[in-house]
Amino acid sequence: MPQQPPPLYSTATLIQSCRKELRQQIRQARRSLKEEQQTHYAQTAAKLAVAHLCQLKARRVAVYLTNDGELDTKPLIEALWQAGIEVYLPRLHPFSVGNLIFLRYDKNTQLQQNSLNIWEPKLDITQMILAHELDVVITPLVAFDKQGNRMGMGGGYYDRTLANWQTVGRPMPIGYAHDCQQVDSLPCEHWDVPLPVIVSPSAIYEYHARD
Ligand SMILES: Nc1nc2c(c(=O)[nH]1)N(C=O)[C@@H](CNc1ccc(C(=O)N[C@@H](CCC(=O)O)C(=O)O)cc1)CN2
Ligand SMILES: Nc1ncnc2c1ncn2[C@@H]1O[C@H](COP(=O)(O)OP(=O)(O)OP(=O)(O)O)[C@@H](O)[C@H]1O
Repeated sequence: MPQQPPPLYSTATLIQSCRKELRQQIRQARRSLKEEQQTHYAQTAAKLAVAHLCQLKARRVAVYLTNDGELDTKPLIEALWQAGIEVYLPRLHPFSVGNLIFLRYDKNTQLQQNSLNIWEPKLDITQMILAHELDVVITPLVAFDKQGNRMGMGGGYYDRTLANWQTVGRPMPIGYAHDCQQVDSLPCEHWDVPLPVIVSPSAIYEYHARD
């Protein structure tokens, strides 16, 4: 009997390249949105998100500063400030690679660009909050699917931040994304944290917890 040749690529390698390709396609799609569309979508999504956050009685909410065609969070931040809800922003951890810290964001906060070219607050320990003290983390994503699975930029930052949220009960992640970022089904890894809620400009999607 002739011996079968070994497979050229492992399943893990194929899934990785599939995730990489999908990331590139969706990032390109959201970057291609016109400025008027971005403005309109940001306002519509902000209204939906704030209504939902008020219903949840959220007092402390982490948001992100928009990058790479992401759904713009400016109107959301303005509306949270108006509603008297405390706003926090992520910052790359100063020495623990792959982790985020969260700092209070108000009109006096000084911002700077980090090594990934994303705006973040300057390090000021007096403004820091622990993740479990936040009620909600508005979570950026590259793609989401019909079960609430999320794929991010590939650094694992939010997966690490949210790893314990279900056992601790907080902070609740709420995905925030354009409708064009939705796909049928995502290849998932064991560390991926599914989202219970995703807000887009057209809808609030709620997903039920799975085992
Ligand atoms: N607005 C926003 N902030 C965020 C995230 C996000 O998705 N969106 N993150 C979510 O986790 C974290 C940052 N994660 C990231 C992971 C990888 C790359 C990245 O590979 N970027 C470039 C290269 C950057 C450079 O060196 O210039 C690339 O696209 O190739 C960017 C962000 C924390 N802050
Ligand atoms: N809870 C965790 N603890 C340790 N490593 C983790 C954890 N979650 C993810 N990682 C690591 O982070 C890397 C990137 O993961 P993945 O591609 O799923 O990131 P992502 O969800 O796209 O990124 P992000 O959360 O930053 O938006 C993987 O190699 C994975 O091993």
